[in-house]
Amino acid sequence: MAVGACYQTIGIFQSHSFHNNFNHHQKLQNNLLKFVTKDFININGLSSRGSYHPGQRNCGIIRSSASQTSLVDPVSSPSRSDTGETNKKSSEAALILIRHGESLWNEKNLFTGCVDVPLSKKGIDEAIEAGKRISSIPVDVIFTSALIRAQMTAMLAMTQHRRKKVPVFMHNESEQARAWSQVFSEDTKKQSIPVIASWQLNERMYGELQGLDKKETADRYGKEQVHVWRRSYDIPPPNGESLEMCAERAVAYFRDQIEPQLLSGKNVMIAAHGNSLRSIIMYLDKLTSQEVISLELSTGIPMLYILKEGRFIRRGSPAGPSEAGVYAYTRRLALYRQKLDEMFQ
Ligand SMILES: O=C(O)[C@H](O)COP(=O)(O)O
Repeated sequence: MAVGACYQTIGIFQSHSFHNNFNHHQKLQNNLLKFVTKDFININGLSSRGSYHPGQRNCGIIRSSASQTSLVDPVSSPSRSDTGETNKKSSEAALILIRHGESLWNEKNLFTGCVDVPLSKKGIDEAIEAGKRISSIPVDVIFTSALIRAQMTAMLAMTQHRRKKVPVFMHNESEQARAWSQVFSEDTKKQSIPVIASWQLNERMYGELQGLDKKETADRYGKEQVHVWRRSYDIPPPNGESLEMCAERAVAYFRDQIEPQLLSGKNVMIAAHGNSLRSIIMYLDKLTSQEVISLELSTGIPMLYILKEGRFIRRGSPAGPSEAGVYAYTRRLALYRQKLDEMFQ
């Protein structure tokens, strides 16, 4: 997938808001301490269209697997302790979205959907590169789909994380699985990141197109028809899911299981798929069913949102692991990075 093909949300954001901010913050690059003392760095220039307010909605209850394993990371809460806010509920959390790296069927240009195909060599490299970009952003809990390409991406990305916590898959499929995968050391739990895999984040089910060559399908049924199957909002491919149907389960899962984590101050990474993430971005950015048609996500490019004071603010894609602008996004991210520098230099 070409980065350049990205639609307005990702395209404009990366090329406009992010880079404008980056240029601004580049001037501050040599003086991190100076800008970390500010409460929030230059977010006023951002489009408010890219934010979402969860408001008074009932967000549902997180399932026991996530809440039972909730971990307090002393490194991820520096601003609270530094400002004496230890007892206050955190009002800020990072949300990283990442589409899996290139899969072996992306490489062959085959419709994949819910077929469980691993990453290609290029996809492995993309996942590692993505991990470098987010290596100084706090991650307290990881959500992935049930498909190996998203799980590989999340795991490979986390090998690059500077905090060096170990991602640990939660197994709640049965009482026995839960019991047999228990960890009995609090210290070890603190050095772990719970990983929750769920089918609701899977790629849209592509029906009878799964396994077909995309170009050959376009030659056979016509480019327009295939474009409708791939990008219309509410028209499903033969016996498959439309984006609307995919959104029904992916967004419901986000609202019920992921948003409560963010609202409680946990920093979340979601590794998923082109269409499950398109539907979540549609929800976060309040896109219309017309606007979402032109939303394209590249493989292996992480995107950062900040949930602050109940609003999701789209911050774009960290361009590199030492990107000053990334840490200038908020005082808390800057402090987190500073703590990592102190701990792991
Ligand atoms: O399932 C697939 O084939 C891809 O992951 C997404 O395909 P699309 O770009 O055709 O939606």
